[in-house]
Amino acid sequence: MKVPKDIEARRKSINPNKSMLIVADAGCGKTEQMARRYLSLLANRERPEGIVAITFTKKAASEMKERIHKYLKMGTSETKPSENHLIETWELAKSAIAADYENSWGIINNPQKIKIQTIDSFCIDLVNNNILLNSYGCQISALEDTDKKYLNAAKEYIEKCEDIETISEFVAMFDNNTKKAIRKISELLPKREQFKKQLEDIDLNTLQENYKTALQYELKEFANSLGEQIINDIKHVIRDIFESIENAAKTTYTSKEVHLFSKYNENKTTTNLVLFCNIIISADRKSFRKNYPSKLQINKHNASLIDAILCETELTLNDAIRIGSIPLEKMSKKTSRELEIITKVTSGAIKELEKTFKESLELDFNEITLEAIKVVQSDAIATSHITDLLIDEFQDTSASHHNLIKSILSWWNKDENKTLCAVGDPKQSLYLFRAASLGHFINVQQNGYENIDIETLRLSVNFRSYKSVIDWVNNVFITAFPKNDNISQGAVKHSISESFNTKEIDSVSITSTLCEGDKVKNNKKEAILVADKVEQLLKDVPQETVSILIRARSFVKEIDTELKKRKIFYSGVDLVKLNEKQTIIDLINLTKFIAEKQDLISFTGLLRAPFIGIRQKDLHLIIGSLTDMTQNASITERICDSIDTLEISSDARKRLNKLLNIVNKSKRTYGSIKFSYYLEHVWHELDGDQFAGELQEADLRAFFKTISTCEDGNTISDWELLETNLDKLYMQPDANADQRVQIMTLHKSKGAEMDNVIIPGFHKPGSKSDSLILKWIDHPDPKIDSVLIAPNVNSDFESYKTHISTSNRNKEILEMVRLIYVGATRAKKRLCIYFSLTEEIIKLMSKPTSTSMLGLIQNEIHSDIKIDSETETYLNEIIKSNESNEKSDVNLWRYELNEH
Ligand SMILES: Nc1ncnc2c1ncn2[C@@H]1O[C@H](COP(=O)(O)OP(=O)(O)OP(=O)(O)O)[C@@H](O)[C@H]1O
Repeated sequence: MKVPKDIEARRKSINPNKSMLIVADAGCGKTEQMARRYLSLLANRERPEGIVAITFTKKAASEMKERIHKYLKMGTSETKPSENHLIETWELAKSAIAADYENSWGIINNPQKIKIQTIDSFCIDLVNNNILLNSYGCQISALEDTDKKYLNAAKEYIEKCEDIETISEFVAMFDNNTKKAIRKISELLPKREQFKKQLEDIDLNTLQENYKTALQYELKEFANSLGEQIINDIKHVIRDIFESIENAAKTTYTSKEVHLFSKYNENKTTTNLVLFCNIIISADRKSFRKNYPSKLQINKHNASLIDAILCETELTLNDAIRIGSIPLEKMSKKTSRELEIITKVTSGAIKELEKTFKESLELDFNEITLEAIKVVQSDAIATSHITDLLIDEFQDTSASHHNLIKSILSWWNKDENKTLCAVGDPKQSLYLFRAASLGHFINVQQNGYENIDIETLRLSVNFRSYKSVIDWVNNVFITAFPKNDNISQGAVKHSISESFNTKEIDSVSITSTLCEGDKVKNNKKEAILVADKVEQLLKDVPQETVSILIRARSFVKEIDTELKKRKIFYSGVDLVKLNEKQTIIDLINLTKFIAEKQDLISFTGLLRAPFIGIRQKDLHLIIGSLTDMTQNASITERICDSIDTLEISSDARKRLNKLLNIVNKSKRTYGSIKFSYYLEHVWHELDGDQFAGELQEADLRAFFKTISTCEDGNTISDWELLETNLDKLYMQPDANADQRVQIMTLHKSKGAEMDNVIIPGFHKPGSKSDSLILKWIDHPDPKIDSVLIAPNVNSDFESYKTHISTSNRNKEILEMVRLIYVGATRAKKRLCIYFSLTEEIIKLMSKPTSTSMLGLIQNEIHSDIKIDSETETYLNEIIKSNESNEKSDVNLWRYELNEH
């Protein structure tokens, strides 16, 4: 029997008496290993309820539950399973079943004894099972409509706050648009746990001190990675530049340069590091490490010293930008004031929100987690029932979750037979937007926990993919991932996986195509190639699954059209936005009309809707008559006034009168109840539901529910909010789809596996960071108990904001590389990557956008790229014309493309 090379670690990982952190690469069977450990614990514990397994999604929890249930059933049989790897699982299950009989648990018929739950439901249980310890003295429940609650809290605070000066200054930041100001504050509320601690008793001096400590920490971490010799060399380079600036006429340098280098201090290593990074990034960014501005007078000696430092440290451009952006001075008065105002208002809104939680006893999950931490910390009794904790997807735990786990462990002592087993793959951490903190994971990996002995085990044998896929992944990610782990940046290096499956086929293909014109965003040609590939795979290997993994949903449209042309009906979740569907567009137009939003364009759209059906000629006459009339009256009033005199067809008049009658009648009946009822009633009366097309009942329910979140009396309270909320809705999946073919986002593909994976749109730039009015960085190291925070309300260049943005952007870029890793490692057999180039990009010889997947791993994959004949011809032409012009500065990667 073939045994995986990491068998020793696998055996250790089921030891019921030891705590461990299992760091396992993709496809190494984490779920299987967790299930085995669970069985092993069952066989050795007195109560199954003491073993608590925590996952991050409901889907993962139910899959794990199902798997354990299946194995326990398998354990009741005396027949050995036929698959080799299940024999050990079967043996463990048999021991668990023996313990079950012995203790009369009846676990197979009482699956509720198997405690596998999401972290959120684990927290609810902690709060609700300890009402004497929680702040509410009773049971609480999870809030469903969180957005509405956030908005109401922000609104309530801003409208009722007695500190008029602060509020007016705050609203003035948004051009006195109160609705916008309210929305901006409400956007911060779901993330409050990440910075709330910093807002308590905000005092700018303390804040400055916190900044200093945190930035010094970051710089020291960087300095420690360099070594003394390099630090010395850096000092010399900086001193020379400083002296040349000192001695030169002041007009030679910009005031920014003079100002920056005036900070030089022989004894301040950290300051000099910041200056050094500024020199590096002052070089032309496209040719990083070359072409320093001549006025900096970097002599040959210093230039080669810099080169040597860069080679030795392997400092990346992104690191240099981040370190170079660390502010060396205090926050400006203007920024401090903005920060003070925003933090005051945010604190007020948070208090208001907490008040509503108390009144309604409905809490959002942030609050539930914080409450669970309080409960756990207040008394050992709250968690004394837990003998063993198993935590899946440990790389996605947030700072609060880590705090919760630490609080539980704080009651444990080393002599007790209690265990923790956390399993995760740091290379698959994808939840920055949900505050996942990879830094905390690395911290546990490096420093463990105080109260328990925890061993780190590594699983490296991949059972999922063919050897050829794994070899490709190893080759690419060994350099695409950072060289070293870094706690504050949440950076992890690659770890080499070994393949269990020795099959090698031509597994990986990377195909580029040339776009027509400049439409790189929606390249039809690429969609055709993708659909052709799917069709071919379905024909060649009909028993295999094919998944198209997309980074953004905006790419689905073209692929969807091409697949449907080939009669391939795929399954997919959360792909097509509801507000792009004509039925919903018509419904939005109807909403605007009956809420009397004076919007002629949407009224025109409404008249064209199939349930109204006014023809083009009549439409012109109707709309023409409206544009001529006074703007003071509403569209309804204007139409009512003019309808009899309009020279439209009798059919159009009949249809228009029907609309007006139904709207007026329904308003009398339903307008006083709820706008969403009124709207729905009008739509039904107009027979709108007869034209719902491909929409399902659930899609329509989602639409009307969203309307109800933004209604106020018989109108809509905030149109912008309605637009934002509607934009979050997706169509329900097609129930009759071919289950072999799927389209899903790369994020959603986590945890899944498919025979063939196609990743299109590799050239597409990543999404922009959000526009929250505060920016912050959380430091995972407990020694730095602070959060850096800065205002983000205007487009000014501001050093603190810039540093935080740069730092966060760096984390996002690291996560984007991890996203590619996740996508690539889903493939069992084949991985097909597609990207597009425009003629314009080739002509300008520009590099692919650095936030595109292509830009992120371009160096690693260029030798695998196949270009189509059209691109090849085009490239050759460009290169020829460049050679004849003797302008041979063609981007290197294109030459290599051509050579291939
Ligand atoms: N011990 C084992 N021997 C053979 N095959 C295994 C073993 N454990 C798991 N597998 C198989 O390997 C594949 C990958 O397993 P699984 O999905 O649990 O990995 P994973 O570590 O959770 O992957 P990822 O992190 O990429 O989602 C599955 O098809 C599973 O059935």
